[in-house]
Amino acid sequence: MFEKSTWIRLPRNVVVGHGVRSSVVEVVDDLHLQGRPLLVTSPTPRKVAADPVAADFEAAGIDPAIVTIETATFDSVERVIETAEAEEASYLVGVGGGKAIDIAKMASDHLEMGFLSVPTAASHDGIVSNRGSVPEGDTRHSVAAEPPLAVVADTEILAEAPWELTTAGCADIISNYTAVMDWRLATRLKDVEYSEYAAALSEMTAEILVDNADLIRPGLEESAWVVTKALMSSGVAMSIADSSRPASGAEHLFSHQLDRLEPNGALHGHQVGVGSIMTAYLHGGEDGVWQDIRAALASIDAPTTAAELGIDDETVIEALTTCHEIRDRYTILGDGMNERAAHEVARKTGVID
Ligand SMILES: NC(=O)C1=CN([C@@H]2O[C@H](COP(=O)(O)OP(=O)(O)OC[C@H]3O[C@@H](n4cnc5c(N)ncnc54)[C@H](O)[C@@H]3O)[C@@H](O)[C@H]2O)C=CC1
Ligand SMILES: O=C(CO)COP(=O)(O)O
Ligand SMILES: [Zn+2]
Repeated sequence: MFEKSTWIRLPRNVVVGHGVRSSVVEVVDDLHLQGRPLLVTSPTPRKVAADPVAADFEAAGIDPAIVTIETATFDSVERVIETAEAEEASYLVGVGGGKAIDIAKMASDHLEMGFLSVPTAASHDGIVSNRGSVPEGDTRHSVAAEPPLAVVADTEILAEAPWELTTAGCADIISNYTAVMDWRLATRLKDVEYSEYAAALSEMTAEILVDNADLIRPGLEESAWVVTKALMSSGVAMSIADSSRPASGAEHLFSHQLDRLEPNGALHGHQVGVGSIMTAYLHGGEDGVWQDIRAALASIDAPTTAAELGIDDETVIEALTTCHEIRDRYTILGDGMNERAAHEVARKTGVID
């Protein structure tokens, strides 16, 4: 008897393009959302987008509340929940980078309220996903959460954001290559649940981005367009799989461990990109695709070495040798690398000297 079933939760409206920030109110109307919005943002994104979105709401006769969070913590999620209750908000609008959007996502999950995702940086593929990642204790990786009802991604705002945020988004996408390799390996060795559609979408997204790498240049709004569309489709792959597997393998374990060892390290996307160079080497050895991954990262100005990440060599080795422990996710790291092997892969791939 066939007893399989699936429930894929995706945004109903995805609006991307020049000046679409001013469409947030129209999108809210299209979703038949009533009552008061609570805008969840952080200091710079507030100036860049949340204050203008609030002004758009006011012009439409809707009185928005706004909360500015400084850190990506569960205290911030708690503050958003309390503000939503105190201000009698009916839905949330997350405006900012990955952390502000993840906090809005986690709070909306708790409040059982819808939320809109309004990214101000093309820096991560959580813009659309049904995953939220807020550090809790030793945990850094994402957990299941509410997907956005809608995404409004204004390429004018995204193109004006610091260039390194866009290159971080590209690297988060390029890392899909190794995430899918790890997923396939885990399926073969551990029989983990696998979706061929989600894996194919994730790989195709990385391929399209790499094929269009020459369009990805600072100050070009078209770059924001190409990268944002890739981030969306990578997020959709995670929602189809109902797991971050299509976009997160050992390279993400490495980055999550760096976040624990070096909380003021580099951007998420940049760390996973460097991780991906090394885990591609572990998958394919000398003749594998690690050099292609490194070349793709270098071509869009993303870091390819520990020095470029601003992280010392010892921390890279510690992260490589311990990160398999941080989550129950089988990857090419298996039951862990020893220190000599970690030095070998980091040196052979040029990540450390
Ligand atoms: N939920 C999910 O599925 C996923 C979640 N993530 C999470 O997202 C986070 C990474 O996101 P990021 O955006 O890299 O970090 P972030 O949210 O800390 O943003 C990085 C910095 O960029 C600033 N910023 C944002 N927009 C700006 C603009 N337009 N102009 C000037 N500055 C701007 C922010 O204020 C912040 O200081 C990590 O916590 C990661 O785990 C990443 C991928 C997927
Ligand atoms: O960053 C992500 C995908 O790019 C989410 O992955 P994690 O589940 O490892 O946090
Ligand atoms: Zn990521």
